[in-house]
Amino acid sequence: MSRKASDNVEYTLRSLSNLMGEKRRRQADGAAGSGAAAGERSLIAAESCSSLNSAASGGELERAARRQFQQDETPGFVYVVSVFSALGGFLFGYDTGVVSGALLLLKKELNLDALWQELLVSGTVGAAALSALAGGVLNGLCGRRPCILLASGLFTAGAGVLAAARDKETLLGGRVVVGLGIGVASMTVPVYIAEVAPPHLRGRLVTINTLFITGGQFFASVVDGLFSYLAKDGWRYMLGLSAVPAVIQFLGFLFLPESPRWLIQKGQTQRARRILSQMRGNQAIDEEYDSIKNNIEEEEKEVGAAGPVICRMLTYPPTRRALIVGCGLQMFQQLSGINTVMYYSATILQMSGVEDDRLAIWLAALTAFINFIFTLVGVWLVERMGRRKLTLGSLTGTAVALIILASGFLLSAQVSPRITLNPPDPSHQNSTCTKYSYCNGCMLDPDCGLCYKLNKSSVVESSCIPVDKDSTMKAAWGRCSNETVFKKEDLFWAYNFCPTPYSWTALLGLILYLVFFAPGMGPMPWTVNSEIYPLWARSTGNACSSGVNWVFNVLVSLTFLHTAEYLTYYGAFFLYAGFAALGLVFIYGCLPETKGKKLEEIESLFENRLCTCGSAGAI
Ligand SMILES: O[C@H]1[C@H](O)[C@@H](O)[C@H](O)[C@@H](O)[C@H]1O
Repeated sequence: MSRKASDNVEYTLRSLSNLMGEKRRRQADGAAGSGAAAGERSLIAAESCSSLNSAASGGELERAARRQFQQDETPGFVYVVSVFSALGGFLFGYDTGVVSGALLLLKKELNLDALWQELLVSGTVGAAALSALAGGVLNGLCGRRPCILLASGLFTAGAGVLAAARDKETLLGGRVVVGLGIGVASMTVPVYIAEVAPPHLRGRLVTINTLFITGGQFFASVVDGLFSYLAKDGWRYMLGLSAVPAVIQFLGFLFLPESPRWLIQKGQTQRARRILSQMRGNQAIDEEYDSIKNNIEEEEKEVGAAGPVICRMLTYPPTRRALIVGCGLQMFQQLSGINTVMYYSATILQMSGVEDDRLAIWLAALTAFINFIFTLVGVWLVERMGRRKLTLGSLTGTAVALIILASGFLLSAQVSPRITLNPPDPSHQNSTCTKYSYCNGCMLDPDCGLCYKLNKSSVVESSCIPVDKDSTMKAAWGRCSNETVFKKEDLFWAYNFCPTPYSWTALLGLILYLVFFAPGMGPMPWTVNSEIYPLWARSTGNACSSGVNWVFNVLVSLTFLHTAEYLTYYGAFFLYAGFAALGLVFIYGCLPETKGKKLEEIESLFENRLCTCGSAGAI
């Protein structure tokens, strides 16, 4: 029998014996009171197993299993709870994505220089890194629900401040508040969903959170596109709109329950039982409840409860290994360059011949859409393929796509057109742009762009000119400085790229990158982290790994331009491909398969030496 089929039968048998046990238990409870019920329960379990054995001989087992499966429906409540929590993911995606479009308008209206633009982007990500770390302590002390309420409160407050801001300092304050919300949400939501979900749906439900992140990024790009037509105050709507989902989440969570696992840990067992049965509908909860409770007691005996959690995690080998795997996954997610690729998608698209700037904005929305749709593929695949195969397949494809993307830039650099015209600078400011003889040098200089004409498909009459300070879509002076004029005269302006016949290679690389990254490397680091730590270490483990994600997010985005200057664009993308290859080796060796396992069983996967745990997974 295949492993999958035997897993199914095992699950079916377990649920079947649960259901029979629960029914008889209820009868026994009614007849003999609760003291006798415990003894009765074990008798019944034995009885139901033997009746199952005899049923197995005929086709009865299958019929019974089918009947049981029909009744074993996961109650809609689990989905409602998961979707309300995943609004945190939506806000994470929306608030990190919307800022690029808002900045286009803001920098004109508030005269923002490069430093302030950088502050408004990185302020949020930096605040997210800090609050993800602090979120661990809050989660442990106050529970998941207050943390989600806090995050939605911060999102709402931040959106209000941003929409009403009158100066750049207030804007920065608003962006930091939003960042604090993002950090708390990014570490709490996956943990909360993993703790309420039944084992066979956990991967799928946690992955929905990443689907909401990429959905938020896509929605943000559409909002950016729409409000970019509203030059005055358009940014207020872009930044303020996130208050709507934030308020919905806040109101929803006033009525939604705390994680039953956290409640059991805090000794609030009655409440935990009630919530667990609400989440499991008609299924028996005794087995799950007992296993959570026993697990907590055993862990306390084994690891003790003294000293800071992070120290206990580092000195106890299984949690130390889990932490290395969790943080490694998050680090390699960011080192594969997802945010750079998304951010530079407009440039890559322009390289491939998209000349119109508005069109480029909408095509960037298309990029975000591909990221979103292929995350949906991940939601579909995660319980079929398992986390390990999905992550390995995804990262292999990502590495190959990065090589294609880099080759696109390399080919463009190698056949880089010659600069044939050197018009005198009317501003007499002697920019560096005039010193380049090939487009490649001009492209790598952030202050310059190429103005050219096309004769059939070859570049003619090309000049390297300083870029306009307000818009990278035109030159500071000369033939390409007035967009309507240069379009009428069949002139073209290339900023950040060189027009060559090989530009489509980069476009192909971009599309392949998203198709491979989005189903696996995008969501799996979040999903796996939500499941690999035992309860006592879960908040801290997720806080650390989310912190690593945000720190590497800032590092990669901040260093991209410098990396491109030193290594050129293709060098930067080859570097990311190298990181992706390293990530492959790490994941191949160290990531065990967690699919279908109860959260309480996962710790045992990390009992062997690190990087032998990968062999526990099936590949
Ligand atoms: O999992 C998410 C997702 O892949 C997003 O598209 C990306 O922007 C985030 O950095 C990442 O953590």
